[in-house]
Amino acid sequence: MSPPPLTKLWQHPDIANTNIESFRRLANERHSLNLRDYHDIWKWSTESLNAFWMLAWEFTHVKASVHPTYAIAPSETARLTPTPMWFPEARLNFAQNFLETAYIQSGDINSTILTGLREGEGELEDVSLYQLRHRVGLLANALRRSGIQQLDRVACVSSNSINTLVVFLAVSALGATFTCCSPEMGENGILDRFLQVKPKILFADDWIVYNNQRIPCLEKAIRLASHLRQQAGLLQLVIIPRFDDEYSNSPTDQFDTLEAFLAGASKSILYEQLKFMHPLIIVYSSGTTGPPKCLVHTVGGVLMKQKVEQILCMDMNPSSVYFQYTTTSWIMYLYAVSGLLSGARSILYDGSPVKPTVHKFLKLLAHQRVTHFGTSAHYLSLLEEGKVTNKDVSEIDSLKVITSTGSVLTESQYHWVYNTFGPVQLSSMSGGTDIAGAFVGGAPNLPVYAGWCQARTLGMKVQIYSEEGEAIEDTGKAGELVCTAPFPSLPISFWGDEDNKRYKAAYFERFAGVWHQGDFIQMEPTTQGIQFLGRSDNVLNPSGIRFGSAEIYNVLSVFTNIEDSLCVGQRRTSDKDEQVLLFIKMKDGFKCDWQLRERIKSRIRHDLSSRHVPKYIFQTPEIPMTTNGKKTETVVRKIVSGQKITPSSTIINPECLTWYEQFAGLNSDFLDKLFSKL
Ligand SMILES: CC(=O)CC(=O)SCCNC(=O)CCNC(=O)[C@H](O)C(C)(C)COP(=O)(O)OP(=O)(O)OC[C@H]1O[C@@H](n2cnc3c(N)ncnc32)[C@H](O)[C@@H]1OP(=O)(O)O
Repeated sequence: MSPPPLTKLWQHPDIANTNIESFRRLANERHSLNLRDYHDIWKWSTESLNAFWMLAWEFTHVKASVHPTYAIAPSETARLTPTPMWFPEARLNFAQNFLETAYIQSGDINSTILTGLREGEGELEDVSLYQLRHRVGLLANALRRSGIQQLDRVACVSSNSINTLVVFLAVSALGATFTCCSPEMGENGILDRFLQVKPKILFADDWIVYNNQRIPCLEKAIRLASHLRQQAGLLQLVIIPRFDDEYSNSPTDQFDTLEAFLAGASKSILYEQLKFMHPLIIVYSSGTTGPPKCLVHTVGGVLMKQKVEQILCMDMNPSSVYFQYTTTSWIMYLYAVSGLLSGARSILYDGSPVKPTVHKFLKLLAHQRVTHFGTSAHYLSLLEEGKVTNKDVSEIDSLKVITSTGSVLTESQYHWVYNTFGPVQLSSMSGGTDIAGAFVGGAPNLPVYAGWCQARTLGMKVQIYSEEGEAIEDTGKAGELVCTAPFPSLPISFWGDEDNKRYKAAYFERFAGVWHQGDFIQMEPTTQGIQFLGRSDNVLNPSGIRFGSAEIYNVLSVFTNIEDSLCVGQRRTSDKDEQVLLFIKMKDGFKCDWQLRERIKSRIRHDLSSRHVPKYIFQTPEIPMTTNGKKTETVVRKIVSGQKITPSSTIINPECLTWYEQFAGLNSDFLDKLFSKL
């Protein structure tokens, strides 16, 4: 059968004037090459690693006190683990690149480079580069006064606000390591992360603003700090006030306010000059076993990855206005703040993007003259369900690029976006926390075809492997997303992971020495576009929020009547999104009734977050197990998603799998009925 025809939806109206075309011409000139199009640049970028990354360094104006003469030694280009040494000679600072590149690019220290917005309130504050530098300088000096040094960890439980960015930049100016959880995350979820990395100072918001509500979180911050003081050597809690409130607790007893913490500090900034691979940030990812993994990303890795993506893949420049919707827990946070690296104005938004109404939120985009809007497939589907039409977005006439991530953007959504928003570059991108960026995303000098991500990202040697580890991308067949060459934003390690055992097991065991992402994809042989078909591992991903079942099992351990449980994602065919099903096996003589289900849900909401609550909880007679005592999530995930499977001989109780078949391909209404019977 021949493949369905491709529908071309967009092509850049002025390719010659894009950043990527300037880069192509420079590469040809500098290296006597004949790169003709995106595919040639991509091939060169993944085969001539040293030449590509050196040119990217120059083209994106990296600020450094010591510039490198090479990016990677020839002997290091063939391995991904242990992480190869990138730009070993360079000395630089992350905050300095943020605060000075914007100036180099725009030439105006007084123009606005950051805008803070909050749900329901519109514009809160505009900040110029001059003001941002002062705020970062003050905080960096206050941190230094509190004893913070290189490699100390400083944590935030705070929203996507200008204050959070100021903490991030101040910490990185000192060469300390930043880490952050979004404030809606439950206490236990935050402690599972921060108890591992042992921050010396904790900054926390006192209020959350979400869904038309103000939710207090000062008491939560105080409790978190108390645990961290006792168990992880925390020295100080600093509260970031979100409103002009009086505090009922006395600041001196339990916390400092940001104002008190800053009092008397100097504004001048000293940027520590650091190695490229100096730790910058710790981000988290959870799996099917063990505590959350603490991925350590580097100063230079994050910087180069974001610069290449924002300047070359998204064609951003000082006239751009970038608005990436995100929380501070997602890796998209790095994108949201990195607009400054191209001299663009970044908009930091705090709250729900569907409140007070979808239409009011869209008006913000128009009012702010946004040129680059980063969102998710789930959000775009909410707009579609909300019957948003091209009339509703006609005022957003500055828009040039929409990026979508989190989950699969369906072919019909591509059509909907073009019918509604008109001619924009629609980049469906995918990568992750693991690599501080994208494997697959946008290419301004390639067309957009319905249902297909445009291209593999520059510098990322993405291939598709069959079960047997054979490269099959040119055949059009589906297989595992792997990356077979090193890139600068490889994490250096998991924090506290001796001998890198967990790190290696997470990415390099499935295919020896090759990065295995856990996504099932296929490539269109003529356009080299990529389609994501779903997760190939058991990471849960409802509405684009990724987390691991281990976090759910951990919460359930307090319920003494539960013998065991199994948590899997069920893929819906209707919108290619997934819903989380939790199967509970009760101890003899106990039943999983309504009350218990509600208690489980509320405990998960409290310990982790509302976003972790499974859609359905069912009592199961038996959980399939392997001979070495592991629950077989993969098999059940496939069965409930309607796939036919042949149980492997390692499952000790394969007969119990038939019970799970009743959930296959059932729509929500049917599940609701079934659910009410159980
Ligand atoms: C390159 C890469 O590959 C990188 C990545 O993918 S990074 C991951 C990117 N992920 C995404 O972009 C996720 C996309 N999804 C979304 O942004 C959101 O689902 C959405 C904004 C589209 C819709 O949000 P929503 O309407 O709040 O729904 P949802 O997210 O399902 O929230 C679930 C619950 O959490 C609550 N919640 C969410 N955020 C909250 C917050 N900040 N404070 C308090 N409560 C919150 C909601 O109120 C809701 O609670 P109830 O169930 O009690 O009503």
